[in-house]
Amino acid sequence: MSSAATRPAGPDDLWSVDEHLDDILATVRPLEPIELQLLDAQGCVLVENVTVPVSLPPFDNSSMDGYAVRVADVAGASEEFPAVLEVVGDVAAGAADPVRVGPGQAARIMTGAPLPPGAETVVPVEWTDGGLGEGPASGMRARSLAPEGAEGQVHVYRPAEARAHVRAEGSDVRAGELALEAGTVLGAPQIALLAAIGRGTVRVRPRPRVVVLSTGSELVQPGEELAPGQIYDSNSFALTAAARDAGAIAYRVGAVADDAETLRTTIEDQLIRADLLVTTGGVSVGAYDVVKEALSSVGDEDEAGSGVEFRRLAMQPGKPQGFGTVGPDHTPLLALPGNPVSSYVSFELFVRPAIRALMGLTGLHRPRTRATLKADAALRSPRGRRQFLRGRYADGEVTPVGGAGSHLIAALAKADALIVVPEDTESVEPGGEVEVVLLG
Ligand SMILES: Nc1nc2c(c(=O)[nH]1)N[C@H]1C(S)=C(S)[C@@H](COP(=O)(O)OP(=O)(O)OC[C@H]3O[C@@H](n4cnc5c(N)ncnc54)[C@H](O)[C@@H]3O)O[C@H]1N2
Ligand code: MOO
Repeated sequence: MSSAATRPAGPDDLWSVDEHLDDILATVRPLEPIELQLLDAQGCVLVENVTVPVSLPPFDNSSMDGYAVRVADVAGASEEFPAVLEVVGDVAAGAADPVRVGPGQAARIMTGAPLPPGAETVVPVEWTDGGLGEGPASGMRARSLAPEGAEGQVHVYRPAEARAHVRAEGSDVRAGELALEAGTVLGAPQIALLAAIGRGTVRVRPRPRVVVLSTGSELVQPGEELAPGQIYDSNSFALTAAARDAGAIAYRVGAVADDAETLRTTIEDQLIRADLLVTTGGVSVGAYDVVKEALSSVGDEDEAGSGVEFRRLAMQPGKPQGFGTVGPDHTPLLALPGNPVSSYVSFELFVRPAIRALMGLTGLHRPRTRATLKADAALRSPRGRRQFLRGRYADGEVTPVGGAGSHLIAALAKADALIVVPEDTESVEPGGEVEVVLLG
């Protein structure tokens, strides 16, 4: 971090949402590339140009189950006057040394099997009697039940052009061509191509390892009994899920009690597996808000550039925030407020882009759109704060769900969008236009 030193400081000095985000993104660097197995590279950004080592398909092959024949042998064939050919054998997918097809001959061929030498075209089995002598066939009989299908005679009822139903070598992609460009995000279709050209591993930026830990002595793990005054820890679950959704490998650490020394040692223990740390709670002004206290001296505090700075943002929810780096590797840490909606909204606005920046992605942000406010009453927003209200978006309209309270988890669970009310806007009338962040 941080641009803090260059900012004017004062007791009422609030950071804007954009300044805080810029500070985070100026600090977070894409992770170093590594070689990963294909499936481990899913969702990652490729950092090499991948060229095709062997053409696809690697050899001419049939696109149908049928008979490989010579064009002249089936010219003019019809149901009334079928071409009658001698079946010289089967060519199954994977055949290394397929039988030769001579004049007046046919080889029974399966989809994906190499076009045998001598053959010029393929007639689908439905254009033949399948060797059964009973008129047009609907398919072949299983080899295990009728091995004689690989010999005898076949009646062909239709002619075929040269190379009909033949997938030519290299018709998909040719050896030496660029298969995928550096910068490509590897989804299922790209992984299909890499596998098809025989790549077992690829060089990518890895998924960041994100450690999520919540703080608060009142927190109880879901599934256990609540004692008086206690609540269930929802933040660490929400943010771990959100981190996975953003593309990270996320580790949830059970809630840490409000004790600075415990929190400090817990964070130090977690540094080994963290590319990014996220804490929730303990960042406001209460006597038990220990995150600030603990984070002033995590790891090597003497290292230049280390340290977490706590600041207040001109936003609602999410006013109190901490950001900086900790430990010998200057691991970025975002300290989010404890209120559940505040922590989730903060995650969406700040942690998600940071995760995607670590991955080397270019699209860091959720899509946004303009929408018409569908509501019974005007929305109110405090002057000077950018407000993020929860809403449901459909067909160009957004409907608020729940109120502005940052404890309203049930309303959050119904929302699929954040309604953005800018700093200079104190109310939005029904029918007015607002910006919405689509949560996907
Ligand atoms: N005097 C002031 N009080 C508060 C201010 C302020 O400016 N002056 N800011 C308020 C705002 S805004 C927020 S946001 C919160 C932030 O507080 P902390 O980050 O210190 O969070 P906690 O006090 O630990 O908890 C707040 C709230 O959230 C509940 N919580 C915390 N962690 C979890 C969790 N993992 N799962 C579910 N719920 C959690 C906690 O029980 C509290 O109810 O400060 C305001 N106060
Ligand atoms: O600004 Mo705090 O984050 O509501 O509720």
